[in-house]
Amino acid sequence: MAMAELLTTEQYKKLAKELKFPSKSIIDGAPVSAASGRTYSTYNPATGELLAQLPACGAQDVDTAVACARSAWADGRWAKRHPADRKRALLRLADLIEQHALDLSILESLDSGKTIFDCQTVDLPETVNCLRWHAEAIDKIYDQVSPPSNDHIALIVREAIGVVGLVLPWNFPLLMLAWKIGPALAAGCSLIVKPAEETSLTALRVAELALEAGIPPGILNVVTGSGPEVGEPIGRHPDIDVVSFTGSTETGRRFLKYAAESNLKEVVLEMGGKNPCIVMDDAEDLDSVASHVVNGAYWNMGENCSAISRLIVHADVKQRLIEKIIALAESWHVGDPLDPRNRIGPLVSEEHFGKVQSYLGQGERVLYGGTTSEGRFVHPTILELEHNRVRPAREEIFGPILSVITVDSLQEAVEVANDTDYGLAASVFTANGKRALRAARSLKAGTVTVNSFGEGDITTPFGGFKQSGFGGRDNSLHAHDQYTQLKTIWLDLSGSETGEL
Ligand SMILES: NC(=O)C1=CN([C@@H]2O[C@H](COP(=O)(O)OP(=O)(O)OC[C@H]3O[C@@H](n4cnc5c(N)ncnc54)[C@H](OP(=O)(O)O)[C@@H]3O)[C@@H](O)[C@H]2O)C=CC1
Ligand SMILES: CCCCCC/C=C/C(=O)O
Repeated sequence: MAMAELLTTEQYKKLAKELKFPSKSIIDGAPVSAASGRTYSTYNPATGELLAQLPACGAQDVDTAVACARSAWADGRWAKRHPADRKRALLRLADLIEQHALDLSILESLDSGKTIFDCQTVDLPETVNCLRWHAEAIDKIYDQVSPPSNDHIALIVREAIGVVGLVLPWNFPLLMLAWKIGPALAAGCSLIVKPAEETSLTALRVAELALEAGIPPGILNVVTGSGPEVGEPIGRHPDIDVVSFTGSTETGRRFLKYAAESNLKEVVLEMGGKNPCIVMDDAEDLDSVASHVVNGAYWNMGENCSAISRLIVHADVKQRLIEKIIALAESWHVGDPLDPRNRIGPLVSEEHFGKVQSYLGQGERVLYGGTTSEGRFVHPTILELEHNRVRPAREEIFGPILSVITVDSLQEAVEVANDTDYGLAASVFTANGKRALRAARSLKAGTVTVNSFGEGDITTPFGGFKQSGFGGRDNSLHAHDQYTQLKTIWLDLSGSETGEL
């Protein structure tokens, strides 16, 4: 997809004034209020300005959405459509999102505090790419045939699972929506989406575009409201077949409990990280290493489950590397997210700002930054830690704070890297190919990058080990496993003793 054309702040602000903000949930193809009539306010994290009042839905609204999704599933209005038809509709949705990319980027930036630069150059293009990729897969996935005996043949087929609950985080509202709805719609499921309360606007807009694209009513339902009031009823609903969740490990754990206490629905959890980046003394091109570290640590304000949060660096290169990181971080301007020169916007909420701030001023040596500015802005920060047992090394901060831990060998580096409850992503920089591969194989993480840091790609599975992940993967064809189940169909070929047909 071509690089989006960036405008001036004044142009973005003018367009923002003309935007129409969604104000209803979407159930069965129609805009609806909460059954209780209650609403909540959603604000622009950069200015505190009120953006919209949205329905504060609850269990009754979840019941309605599930009943609609179930009846849409039962009559086959989406699941039983010809695969080529489903593919066309999903491609059309991707096209419509692309046509509305500028408006959606502004809406996303206003709602979440993400910079317009990131929204236009990453979130929107990747959202479109993700939906197209899964749409294209619809008529290219084949089932299997197994040879259990000479007298039998068995078909191993994948069937769409049915009604799906998708509970989303606030850090990549559109992109995480796409990561979940792309494969779920491709599989033919009916969906109930619960966006994060703070960042629901773009999901609602996408649900409107889905109807325009020809995805039938009742297939993509979006129910707004809080975690306890909408998320929990989804988790506990007896007529939902699978929940796919992205968010904190603490909330992910709750979904396992909800499932255990209800219908044992399948649960897929994509949760936090405390991602190590190992840099050895023989790492080539420290300028490039520094650039990967800065991107990995500060992109999206560090509000990223796969952000680099622990730099585990060999003593012999530490000083030089830190100097280069600081020089690059200087160009990560902090401020108005609608200014396309800025790379760091505000944190998403007052509560989250408070959490991130709580890691500053706690006695760790500040090598860079450590400051905040009015309006929930945290400046790119580097903390030097004496060891891996202190709070900033153990807890997911989810802000632009990089912790540095010094080591003397690759062995020690891998031990420190693995000394965490999380296991989402890791990276290792060394010129020695064999050692790099050995380290990659020893690192307990769902994704390991060697001599680079990458967020992955639609073609590669994304998910974690240990308390970072459970039950499945987003992205790639493996994502379809979340929304399908395997069925074996045996065919009897016996009957001829002589071998005659
Ligand atoms: N892995 C990741 O990508 C993410 C990790 N995080 C981590 O989690 C921390 C806290 O962020 P937070 O927003 O609270 O993350 P949560 O995990 O609480 O939120 C993720 C989603 O779960 C919903 N939810 C919250 N509580 C419940 C519940 N009791 N039952 C069912 N659903 C629920 C939320 O709803 P709502 O917010 O509307 O109440 C939201 O839609 C962050 O600081 C960060 O460390 C956060 C976001 C993404
Ligand atoms: C272009 C890829 C962006 C990947 C962002 C992944 C973040 C996931 C999360 O925080 O859950």
